Amino acid sequence: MLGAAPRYDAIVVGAGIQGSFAAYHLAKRGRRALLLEQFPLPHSRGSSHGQSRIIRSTYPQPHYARAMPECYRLWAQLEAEAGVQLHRQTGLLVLGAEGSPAFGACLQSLAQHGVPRELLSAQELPRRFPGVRAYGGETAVFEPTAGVLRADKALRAVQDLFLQAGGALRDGEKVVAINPGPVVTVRTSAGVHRAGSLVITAGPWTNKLLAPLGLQLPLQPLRVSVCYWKEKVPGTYGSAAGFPCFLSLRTSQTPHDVYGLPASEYLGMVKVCYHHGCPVDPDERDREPEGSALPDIQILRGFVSRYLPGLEPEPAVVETCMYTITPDEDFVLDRHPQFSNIVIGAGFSGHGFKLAPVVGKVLCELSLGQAPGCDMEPFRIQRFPGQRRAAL
Ligand SMILES: Cc1cc2nc3c(=O)[nH]c(=O)nc-3n(C[C@H](O)[C@H](O)[C@H](O)COP(=O)(O)OP(=O)(O)OC[C@H]3O[C@@H](n4cnc5c(N)ncnc54)[C@H](O)[C@@H]3O)c2cc1C
Ligand SMILES: O=C(O)[C@@H]1CCCCN1
Repeated sequence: MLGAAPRYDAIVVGAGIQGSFAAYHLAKRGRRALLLEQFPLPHSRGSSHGQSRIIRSTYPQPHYARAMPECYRLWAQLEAEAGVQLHRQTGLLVLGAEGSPAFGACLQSLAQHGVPRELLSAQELPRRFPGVRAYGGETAVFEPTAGVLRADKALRAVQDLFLQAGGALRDGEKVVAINPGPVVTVRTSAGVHRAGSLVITAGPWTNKLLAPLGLQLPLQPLRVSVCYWKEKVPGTYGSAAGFPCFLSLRTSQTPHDVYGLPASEYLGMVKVCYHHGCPVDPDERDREPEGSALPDIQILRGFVSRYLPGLEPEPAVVETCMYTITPDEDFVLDRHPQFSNIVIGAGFSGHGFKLAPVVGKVLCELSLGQAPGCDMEPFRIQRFPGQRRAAL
């Protein structure tokens, strides 16, 4: 088979939300694209499963805030193409200590990007949102245009539209070896595929695929608890009652942000989670972390009892998801330093879902040898000095 013409213009490894969007953009541009997924779809073993994700413009980092108008436009386009409602506007409440740098950066970004917003003092907050108490005297800003993405429906819609645009999707097919070159050869559990370029969007498994390609990135997979808390009075924390998404910025008692979404997945239960988790090997995700109690759940119990007095302070449902975090929590969107037709999209650090339409577009452009229209500096591999390994 040596020298055989590649059947595909591009192969995308990993059918989470990022790989699915990259494949969708490739197929929409008329490219022959193959999307490979190790597990039978749909699955709940990565980072893109579950019913809900927050979409917001409140972003202290300007490179994400700038991308949000295009994200909203592309999500709306996807909804129109798929004929499915994927976005529900609920608003987002951000709680932070007055004068704290993190809260100040959010306010500044909202003002700079002309995002509608409403400032609320600690006293005003419970009048406007009766379920929430500013226990530590925090102030709040409300972003009314933020909301919830229906994550599992969105993932399905992108994959369906990719197939309709002529793409090929093979699930239950794990990539086991990558042979770089002008034509990239990919060996899987079921066969061999060739393409002019390769996009690696393997979530927490990314470094496992990169190791034989002489590259290890500072990506830390984390096992994250997704907790649902029961309302004391049914209906008080639903979006019909005007309860929004919220994001409570880190404090000395909660060293990472706490966030929540109005009740929707389970009747009468609100999703409230800690924006952190335990380091994990993604293939060992279900092994119990060391130590008897999960510190994240302890922190959440305290938060719920202090800030959300209308919820039972014990999680009624706990599920699992994974983050892949980078040291600066910025994404990696770049070409392999040695093989320019291998493109990497990784390290979405627990905030990548809302940005996936633009991430997929950038990965598609990189794999076509084009320069993306946005500033790529925050996403470059070079920002991590000394991460490359001479394993080849
Ligand atoms: C609890 C939780 C809450 C979150 N909340 C938000 C939020 O509110 N808003 C937001 O914007 N984002 C949020 N995120 C982040 C967002 O969900 C992730 O950034 C996003 O899903 C990452 O997608 P991905 O495609 O990179 O990874 P994944 O979904 O993990 O996809 C990678 C895929 O690659 C496949 N794969 C790996 N190795 C191979 C191989 N060798 N061969 C074939 N396939 C392979 C995997 O099976 C997997 O399906 C949250 C994440 C979690 C876990
Ligand atoms: O991306 C988001 O909007 C949320 C913020 C809180 C942590 C989880 N991700």
